[in-house]
Amino acid sequence: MKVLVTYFSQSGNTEKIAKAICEEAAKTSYTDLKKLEEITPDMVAKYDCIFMGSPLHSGSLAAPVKECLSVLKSTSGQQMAGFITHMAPAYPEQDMDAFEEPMKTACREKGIEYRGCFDCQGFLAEAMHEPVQKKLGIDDETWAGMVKQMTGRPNQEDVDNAKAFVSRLFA
Ligand SMILES: Cc1cc2nc3c(=O)[nH]c(=O)nc-3n(C[C@H](O)[C@H](O)[C@H](O)COP(=O)(O)O)c2cc1C
Repeated sequence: MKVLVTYFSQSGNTEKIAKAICEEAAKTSYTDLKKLEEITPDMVAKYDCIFMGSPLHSGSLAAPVKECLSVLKSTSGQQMAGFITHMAPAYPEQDMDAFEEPMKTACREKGIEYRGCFDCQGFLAEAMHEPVQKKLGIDDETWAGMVKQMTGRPNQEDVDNAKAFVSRLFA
């Protein structure tokens, strides 16, 4: 089986999870790790399983990831799983379902089997703290608690959980 782990990442969180997924998948399969900017639909069509990674941007997959999903080729027998990082500690399942929808839709339309999605928290880039705190109207004390809570994420536990997600898929 040929596996592709591809991701969009601006501040390294999704990339960290991508590397963990790649490391785990490589134990059993030929695995390539590529930034989203490096891939083309023709390249993606050559893999049996694709892990597609995205940060959450304004309650949705990042725009370049959605764009990439929309141009994927129909490839029989292919599988896809997602991975998402987000600053919020945890989202209810219902919200996660909505975030995954572009991946599910692309898979439905292109005949790809969708295998589910891993998600974990990722530290919001420092430069975004002030605008996000202001936009969400969060007081300083609550915001300080949120920053403390997301500091260091994704952490080793997140990395281990991402690897466990892969080994479950390949079991
Ligand atoms: C423009 C922008 C919008 C974001 N919107 C959300 C959001 O709606 N919900 C959330 O939990 N995190 C949001 N975040 C935080 C990122 O999803 C989170 O920090 C992620 O781990 C960043 O991944 P990266 O380092 O791979 O880019 C946003 C970050 C940016 C830059």
